[in-house]
Amino acid sequence: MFAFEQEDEWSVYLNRAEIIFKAAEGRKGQKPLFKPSRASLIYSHNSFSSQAQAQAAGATLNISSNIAYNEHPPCIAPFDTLEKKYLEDLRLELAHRGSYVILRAVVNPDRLVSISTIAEDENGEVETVQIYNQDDRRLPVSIVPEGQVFIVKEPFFKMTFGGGTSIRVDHVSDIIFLDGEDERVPEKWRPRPRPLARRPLDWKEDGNRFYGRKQYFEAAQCYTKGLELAEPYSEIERILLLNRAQAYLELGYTEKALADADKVLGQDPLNIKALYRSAVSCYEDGDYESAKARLVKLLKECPENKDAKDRLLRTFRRLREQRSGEYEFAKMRNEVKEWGNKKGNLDCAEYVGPVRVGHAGSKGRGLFTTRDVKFGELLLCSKAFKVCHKEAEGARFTILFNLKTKNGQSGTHSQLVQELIQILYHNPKKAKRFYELTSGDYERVKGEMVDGLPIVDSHLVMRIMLKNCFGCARLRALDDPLENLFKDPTKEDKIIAEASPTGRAEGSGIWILPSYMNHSCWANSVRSFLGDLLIVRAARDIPEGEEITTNYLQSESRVEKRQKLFRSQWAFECQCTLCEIETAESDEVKDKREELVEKALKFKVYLEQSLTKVGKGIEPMIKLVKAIEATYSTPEFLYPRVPLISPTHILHTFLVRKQRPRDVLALAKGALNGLGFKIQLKAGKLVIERYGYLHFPIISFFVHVITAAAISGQPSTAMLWRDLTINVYEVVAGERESFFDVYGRALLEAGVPVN
Ligand SMILES: C[S@@+](CC[C@H](N)C(=O)[O-])C[C@H]1O[C@@H](n2cnc3c(N)ncnc32)[C@H](O)[C@@H]1O
Repeated sequence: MFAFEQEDEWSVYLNRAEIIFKAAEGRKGQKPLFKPSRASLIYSHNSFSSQAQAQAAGATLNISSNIAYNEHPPCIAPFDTLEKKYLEDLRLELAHRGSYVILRAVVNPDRLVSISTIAEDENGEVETVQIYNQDDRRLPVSIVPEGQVFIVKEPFFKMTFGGGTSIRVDHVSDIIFLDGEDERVPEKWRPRPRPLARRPLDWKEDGNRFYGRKQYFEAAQCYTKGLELAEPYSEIERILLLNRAQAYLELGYTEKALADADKVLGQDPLNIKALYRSAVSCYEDGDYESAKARLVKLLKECPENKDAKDRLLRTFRRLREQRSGEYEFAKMRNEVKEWGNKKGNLDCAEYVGPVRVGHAGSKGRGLFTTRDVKFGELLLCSKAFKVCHKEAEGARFTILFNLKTKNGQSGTHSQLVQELIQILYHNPKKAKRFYELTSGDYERVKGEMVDGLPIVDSHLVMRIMLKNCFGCARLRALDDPLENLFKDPTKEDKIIAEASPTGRAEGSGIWILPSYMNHSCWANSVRSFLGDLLIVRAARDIPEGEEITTNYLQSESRVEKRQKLFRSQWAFECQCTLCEIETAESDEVKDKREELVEKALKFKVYLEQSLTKVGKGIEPMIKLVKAIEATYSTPEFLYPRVPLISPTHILHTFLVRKQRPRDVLALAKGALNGLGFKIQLKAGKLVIERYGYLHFPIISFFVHVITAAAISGQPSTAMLWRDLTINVYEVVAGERESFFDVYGRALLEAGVPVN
């Protein structure tokens, strides 16, 4: 990983990386020309450690070198079948199939994206080792302290960005950390004097000490050691299993926790702690029926157990959410607000509405409705398989760049890959749902387990992540577009916009069922986020059996640009109505439109400056918007005028600020028509007769109509639009409860009641 402060460092970095990777390709299979001495390697490791820490602390943005430039699959061969090699046998840019090296760390490690250390082999040769994708919650020194012996299976030896060499361990299943007692540790590295023999009880006490200090990995490791020595079916075995189950729960290893608790229940079916811990494991995995059964059993034995009663109550609520899709959104939203910059997950269930996965022809699988669905209906409320919010403390915000495809992804993606790998490694049953997601043309290795442990292919995880992840914010509805319009992009924003297909800096996550939705530029559903929930609602009436689509990009740019991104990022060509009609338009029309839109967007600066003066620049802006409209020859209900969204938004915001409500009223209604909406007054209510193009910024068009009607003395019109807007808001924000939170101030100022 490389951190940078200046924008131009970005291209310098990429050019340099490209040169180095090309040079490395040319040296494939060769021995390194130069090997630094042990002393100089250790010296530069130690000085880099302090530099890296300083740099990481001061950096605004990081480029992750988790670059898929050389994908080598993980080792699937059992350890017994591998042949021992030494450092001098390694050749550049190769994964040494059928071999392993055994090494000992000679320094304490440091960490940027990977954990980096210097290790020696039995001949005293030394090499840098970069260990990727270990759990971020652990201190590197607790994973590979000086003196730690470890095996790297099928080591991948490579040139580094700095021009040196290193063994790069991408796959967690390729590294085995050995303790001193392991018979694979060479005799000369065995601890002397030998440690005193220990009893299971000693390990239990050590484990409890670690647990008390919240060092759950270390605690679980101690309990495991104790269990290796404990008599089967003994009391100490039971205690160690129960303690380890609790440590696993803290770590999120729910499957392992359940296995330990169930083992105790196998010997002692009414063990209270085992029943409770197994129920919590089931609850955390969303298996609320099993959680309920276990808690009911527990409460029969122990009716006054408060924890069990509370948990059972929560379980009933989850079961209701799961069945009905009824959530306490206002409460949940407040909870998310209170997270501040802490990590968090909402305590709620997943709702799967009237949807199913089915075949979508050449698009692969897709999501379909199982019955007729009305505008605004909740289709899905999906819990994240894993999400990394950029708002959370410790978020690693990077640009992930693939030098082969020249694709960039800005956000928390590299952190997401690393955290996914840990989940997959420790929860193999849960992992199955993730592995069912598409990975494009990536060739998967055969085999799920080796030496009793799951095989996790980091490159596969990266590919699945890139194809299926959603960019997200914790509370989209807080980003009031009216408020944010005149904020200048920061330097970071500009770099991100240049490097990333969406042009946005975002958190990212994986949601399993929503991943089956295919793209349409004019989608029939809208997705939104609340904490770790992804909410999908119908953006129009959808008949039974129709495919549910989502807009991957929500881009206002022209068809050729969108298609380029679809090809490079997701390997498809979009054939939606919008793309078809726009492709058929002449280049001349599209060039003209693009030019006018660019002009209008630049006008923002001028308008902003003239805000303090008497509303000058406004007439030319109105003319520009009209000129963009005039480039269309197809009716708006066939072809919504998406490139008009931002210019219109700017114009309206300006008009609102200039107190020209009548203009806004007429223009905003016209803009909604331009996006394909047909809104009619029927029996004293406004109804949407035709659904147009819908996503979050469009809400401000509706809000402009409300405020403009109120300011120009039409309170009943304002109220009608207010009620309609709340319904539309629910679709784009996922819930209606926050509407007044976001727009209340603007409405009150215009004199619109907000209850
Ligand atoms: C997130 S997945 C969607 C589910 C996927 N169809 C599957 O079978 O698992 C994204 C992939 O779906 C396909 N896809 C999505 N939208 C498409 C579209 N409009 N046309 C063709 N293929 C599409 C592309 O292969 C893309 O890489």
